[in-house]
Amino acid sequence: MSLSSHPPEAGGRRSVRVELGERSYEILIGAGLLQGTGAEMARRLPCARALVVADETVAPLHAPALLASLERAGISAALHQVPAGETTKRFSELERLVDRTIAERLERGDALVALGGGVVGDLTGFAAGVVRRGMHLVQVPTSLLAQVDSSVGGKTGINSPRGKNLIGVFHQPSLVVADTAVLETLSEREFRAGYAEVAKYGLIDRPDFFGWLEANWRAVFAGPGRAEAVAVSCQAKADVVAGDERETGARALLNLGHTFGHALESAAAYDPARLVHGEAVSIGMALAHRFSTRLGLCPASETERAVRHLQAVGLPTAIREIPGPAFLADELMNKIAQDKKVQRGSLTFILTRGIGQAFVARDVEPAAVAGFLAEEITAGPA
Ligand SMILES: NC(=O)c1ccc[n+]([C@@H]2O[C@H](COP(=O)([O-])OP(=O)(O)OC[C@H]3O[C@@H](n4cnc5c(N)ncnc54)[C@H](O)[C@@H]3O)[C@@H](O)[C@H]2O)c1
Ligand SMILES: O=C(O)C(=O)C[C@@H](O)[C@H](O)[C@H](O)COP(=O)(O)O
Ligand SMILES: [Zn+2]
Repeated sequence: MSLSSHPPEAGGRRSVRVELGERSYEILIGAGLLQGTGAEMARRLPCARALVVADETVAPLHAPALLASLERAGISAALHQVPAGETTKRFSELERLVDRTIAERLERGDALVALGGGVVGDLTGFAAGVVRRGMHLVQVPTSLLAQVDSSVGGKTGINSPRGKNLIGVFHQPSLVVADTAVLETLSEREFRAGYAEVAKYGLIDRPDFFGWLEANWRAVFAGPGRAEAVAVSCQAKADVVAGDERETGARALLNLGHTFGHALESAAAYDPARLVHGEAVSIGMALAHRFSTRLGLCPASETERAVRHLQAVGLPTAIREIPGPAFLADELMNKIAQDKKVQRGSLTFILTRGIGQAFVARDVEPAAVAGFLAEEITAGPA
């Protein structure tokens, strides 16, 4: 079951390097790595002290092992806890974390350590990017989504009531430690949501990976295929980020499904009872495929194949599957107008010509998007 160019080293660990000149870093992937995080940090960073950030769910499960590992490595560490959930990506939590970091007298050479999913990673990364104009950041991702996507690439930030991720900075981590064993405590729903970002890499430009996922997704969910899926995903993201760190071009491809997805998340007020990020991305990717087919860009059979796989793993693929009040096309269009890919007021979408053939489409006609959304809301597949 091997597809990655990063087979396990002795001890079962894999590593992927993000090539960014003097800001290059390693992503370490494997079961049981949490306990060695302190030693890996001590080997690479000058830091004497660290502040570990975790949400209220992850902290009791995994912070003790991480704190013990830091202590063994001679790094003095404290724990900062935040509420779980997307609404933690807000100014008041950023302020609380920044204040704690300064109060603990962490120096520029010390580290903030994000132990958690993408919410903790994005919030902690933002704080690390701005306190003392940039401190070390170590990502210890604990959700599938964070291991394959958010811990890598240096996008950090919080949400605005007007839209998702509208406030933030690019700040690369110094190290990423993805312990696949910690995924054992993740809920099935969150694992599945994270899988949407795994499938995304296949849909963007890795058709072989998509085929592998179609054949092996059960092994990814059950365990034996996990490290392979994480390694291929991290390599896919590392390649894109190395080529376009600040999204002036090709990095926008990583936004497949996100223009629609972010609008849905924001319009749903980030209510996890309605949808979480990975589910929004799954619906967004299905919409991007159907919209591409409607525009005559993508054969219907390719769209059907993409949607069929997302449905096979149990992910939602239509707006009407989101519980709660109906969405309004106008409200979604207002959110889409705030998307960070908008240039001179024109909409940019990631569209596709087929599996693994996504492309950046500029100047997409707003009326075409609005009409498509109105149909998806009222008459789209349930
Ligand atoms: N910066 C980026 O490049 C990037 C990429 C993708 C997504 N994101 C962001 O990431 C966020 C979504 O991340 P997420 O899906 O990890 O959400 P999350 O951080 O909210 O984690 C999901 C849930 O799983 C719990 N959890 C995490 N790890 C666990 C574990 N090992 N055991 C038990 N529970 C665990 C958390 O407490 C939370 O309740 C969104 O805000 C999204 O915008 C950022
Ligand atoms: O790393 C990227 O670039 C991505 O687009 C990855 C996405 O999965 C992620 O959700 C990201 O936060 C979205 O970026 P945004 O710039 O649209 O906020
Ligand atoms: Zn995403």
